[in-house]
Amino acid sequence: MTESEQGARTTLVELGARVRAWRARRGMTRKALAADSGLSERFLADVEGGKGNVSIYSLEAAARALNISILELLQDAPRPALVRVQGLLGRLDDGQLDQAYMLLGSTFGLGDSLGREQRIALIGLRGAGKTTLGAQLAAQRGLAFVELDREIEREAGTSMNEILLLHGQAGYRRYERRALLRIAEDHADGVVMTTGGSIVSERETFDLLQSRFYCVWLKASPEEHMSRVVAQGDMRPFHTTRGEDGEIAQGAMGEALDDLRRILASREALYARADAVVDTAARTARQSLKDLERAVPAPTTPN
Ligand SMILES: Nc1ncnc2c1ncn2[C@@H]1O[C@H](COP(=O)(O)OP(=O)(O)OP(=O)(O)O)[C@@H](O)[C@H]1O
Ligand SMILES: O=C(O)C1=C[C@@H](O)[C@@H](O)[C@H](O)C1
Ligand SMILES: [Mg+2]
Repeated sequence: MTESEQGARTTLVELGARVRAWRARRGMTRKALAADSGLSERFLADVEGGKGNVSIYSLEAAARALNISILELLQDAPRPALVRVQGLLGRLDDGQLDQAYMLLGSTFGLGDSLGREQRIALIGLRGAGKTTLGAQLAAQRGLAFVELDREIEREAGTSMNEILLLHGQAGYRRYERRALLRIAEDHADGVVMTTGGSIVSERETFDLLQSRFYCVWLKASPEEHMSRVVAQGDMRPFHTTRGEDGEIAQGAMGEALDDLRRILASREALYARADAVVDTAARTARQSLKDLERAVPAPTTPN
């Protein structure tokens, strides 16, 4: 007998024992189980004796008649409490599952929230200084520095504009989710990551971000955000009217600033859910780097 044949034989014997045990627990005769499952008594006797192959269909029929899941028939020792928790988790949507995973992980000291304090994510509106300060913090700590938007593009194999064009917001969020999970996994020992300004607006994504990363909100005054963005020459996502020459039209700057204020106001409560806040207003980049160092958990010393 080959090793895999031997393994299958053991599985069938164990399965038979489990069917018998569950039947006894339920107080069902073999005849009753046959009637309820539509399987023959003879077949059930073979199953319980660990003989013959069992199809998924008949396993499902037996499990259903015993009022348990097929998994419980296959699991080593049925753990009623585990099955109860699985039943509860099965009723949650994906975002709630991420939350439950995080809660269970942090409550019992398990899971992916481990090492979270060494994975730093910078959040905030454009011009906050995420790239400038993030790269410097990473260099100081000898950690990798990644920009989530670039990682999303890598995940999708195309540019941000194309992702939105081809896959829409929902597709973009899917790639973002994958990128977040990959970065957290690839940098279990620590990383500094920047994020796009709108990441906080999608609850499931923000929950996922917070479950794996220590989030710092970099903020500035609306005027400073605006002047830093203007200096970089790219006004997204703030509304600006451009003239035929492509230049920002007269008076459009006020319009863009109003837009920025609206966006900031609508996100402020969300950004404030971060683990720490660093206000870069009226500070030099050098001063803000020091503020950021103080705001994040101390680096862990390697063993
Ligand atoms: N206190 C400060 N902290 C950080 N950056 C500052 C500060 N004061 C001025 N700056 C300047 O503001 C700009 C911030 O731009 P940066 O690209 O780092 O922002 P960002 O948050 O990454 O924006 P985006 O969302 O567009 O990627 C830089 O040119 C930086 O030199
Ligand atoms: O704050 C925002 O809504 C955005 C910020 C940029 O980083 C880009 O991600 C995009 O232009 C949207
Ligand atoms: Mg940036």
